[in-house]
Amino acid sequence: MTTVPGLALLLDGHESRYMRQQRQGFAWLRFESELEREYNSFNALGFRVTRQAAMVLLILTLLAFLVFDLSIVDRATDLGRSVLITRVLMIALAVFCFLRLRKTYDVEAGARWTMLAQGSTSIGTLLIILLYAQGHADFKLPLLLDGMTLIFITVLFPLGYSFWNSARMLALVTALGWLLIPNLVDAEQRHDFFVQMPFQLSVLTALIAMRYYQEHATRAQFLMNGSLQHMACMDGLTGLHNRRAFELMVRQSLCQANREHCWAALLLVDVDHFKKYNDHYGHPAGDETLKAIAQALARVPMRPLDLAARVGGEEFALFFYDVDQEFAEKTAARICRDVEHQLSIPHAQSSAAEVVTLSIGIALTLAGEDLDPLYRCADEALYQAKTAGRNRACLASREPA
Ligand SMILES: Nc1nc2c(ncn2[C@@H]2O[C@H](COP(=O)(O)OP(=O)(O)OP(=O)(O)O)[C@@H](O)[C@H]2O)c(=O)[nH]1
Repeated sequence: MTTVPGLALLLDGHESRYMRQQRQGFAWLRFESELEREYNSFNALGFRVTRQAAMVLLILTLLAFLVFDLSIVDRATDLGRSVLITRVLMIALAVFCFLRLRKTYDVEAGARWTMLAQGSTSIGTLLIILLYAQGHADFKLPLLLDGMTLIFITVLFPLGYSFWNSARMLALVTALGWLLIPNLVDAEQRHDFFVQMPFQLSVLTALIAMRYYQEHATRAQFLMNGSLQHMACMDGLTGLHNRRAFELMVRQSLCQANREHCWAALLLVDVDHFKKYNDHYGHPAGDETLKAIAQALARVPMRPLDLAARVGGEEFALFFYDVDQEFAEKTAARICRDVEHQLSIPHAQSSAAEVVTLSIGIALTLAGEDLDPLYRCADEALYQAKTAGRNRACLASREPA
C-alpha cells in the first residue's frame, strides 16, 4: 500500500498513528492493537444498517420457506415435522440475532456478541446447506450448488464479519458440507455434486478474494479518515493541538467541570519580543524556537483532560482540569523558569532577558462559565504580564460568581 505523498509531506515530523499504519502496510488485514479496536468500532457502525437489513431479509426468506414447506411437507411424517421444527428454530434464532443487533452499539459488547453471532451463522449456514441437500435427496431433484453460493455471499458481505472470520467460517462450513452432503444424496446426485465441486471452489475463491479487497479498501478509508481528522486538529509546525481542536475540547471539559463543580485553569502563553527574534535570527530560527517551546509545553499536561495547544503565531494555551489557583500559579512560574533557564535560547534583542522568555496570563473558571469570558480574562492577565516587564505570569483577578 502506498501513502498519499501530499499527506505524508504535510505530516512531516508529526506522523499520526493512522499514517504510520498506512506506511507500514496492512496486507494481513490487521492493525496495531489500539488502532484495530478503533477500526472494529468504525466497521461495526458502518455495517449496522446492512447487518440489520440482511437479518430482515433472512427472516423474510425463512418465513417464505416455512409457508412453502407448510404447503408441501407432510406433517404426519417424522421428516415433515423435523423440517418444520428446524425452520421455526431458525426463524427464532434469526429474530433473536436481529433484536441483539439493534441493541448492540458499543464495541466491547459487540466483540462478545460477534463470537456468538459468527458461531450461530456457521451452524445456521451448515444447517441450511444440509437441509437443502436433504430436501433435494427426498424429492429427487438435481443437486445444484448455487444456493450454497448465495449463502456464502451473504456471510461474506452484508454481515460485516472480518475477512479472516468469514474465510474461517466458510472453510469450515464448506469442508463439513462437502463431507456430509455425499452421504445424504443418491448416486446420481452425488455425481452431480462432484462435477460441480471445482466450479464451486473457484466461485468461493473469487468471493473470498473480493472480500479481501473490500476489507483492504475499508481499512484504507478508515486510515485516511483518521489521518485527515488528525491533521484537522493538529498544528503542522509544532505537533500540538491547534486552536480549533483546543477550543472544542476545552468547551467539553468546561461543561464537565460545571457538572462536577470543579475548577479549571486556562494559561495563555506568549513568547516575548518574538518579532525582534525573527528579525534578528531569521524566520527559520524562529520556527525552531517555537518547536522547542512547544516541546517543553507538551510535557506539562499530565492528566487526560489537560491540554497544550498552539493557538496563534507565537501564542500557546494550556488547560488544566480540576486544579486550584496555587497549582495554576506554580505551574506557570515553573514554565517561565524552565524556558528561561533550561531551554536558554539566546535572544540578543529582548529587553526581558538575554534568552527567549515567556509571559503567561492565568484565568481560573467561575461556576457555569464558557470558554469566551475565560479566554478574555486570561488575555487581560497576559497583557498585564507584558506591561509589568514580561518573563512572568499574572493571575486574572476575578469576581466570584
Ligand atoms: N518564525 C515564526 N514566526 C512567527 C510565526 N507565527 C507568528 N510569528 C511571528 O511572531 C511575531 C509576533 O510579534 P508580535 O505580535 O508583535 O509580538 P512580540 O514581538 O512577541 O512582542 P510581545 O508579544 O509584545 O513581547 C511576528 O513577527 C510574527 O511574524 C511562525 O509560525 N514562525
